[in-house]
Amino acid sequence: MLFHVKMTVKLPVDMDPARAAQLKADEKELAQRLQHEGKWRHLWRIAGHYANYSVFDLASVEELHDTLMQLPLFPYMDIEIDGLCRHPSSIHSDDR
Ligand SMILES: O=C(O)CC1=CCC(=O)O1
Repeated sequence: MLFHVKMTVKLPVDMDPARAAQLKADEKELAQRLQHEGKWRHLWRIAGHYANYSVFDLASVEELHDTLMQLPLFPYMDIEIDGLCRHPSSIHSDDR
């Protein structure tokens, strides 16, 4: 199942910079692992915002929920999710 996810990061302005840097490093490590596993298909910065558009390819809504909750930055994110399905006019035979 494909999910389009918008993540907007809102770190507290008074967060210790070292803590923020560690959270970002941990987030990057997990994000790159999930990309290597083919679960996090796309990760795009939204220009001008501390936010991203992502596409996840996961087995279920439950797996999406569990994956998002594992993210180190999860407590500091606003998350919006849309489920994706094939468009009848798409010329692509797979879902890439
Ligand atoms: O910077 C972001 O948009 C949040 C984020 C998601 C994966 C990552 O490494 O950072």
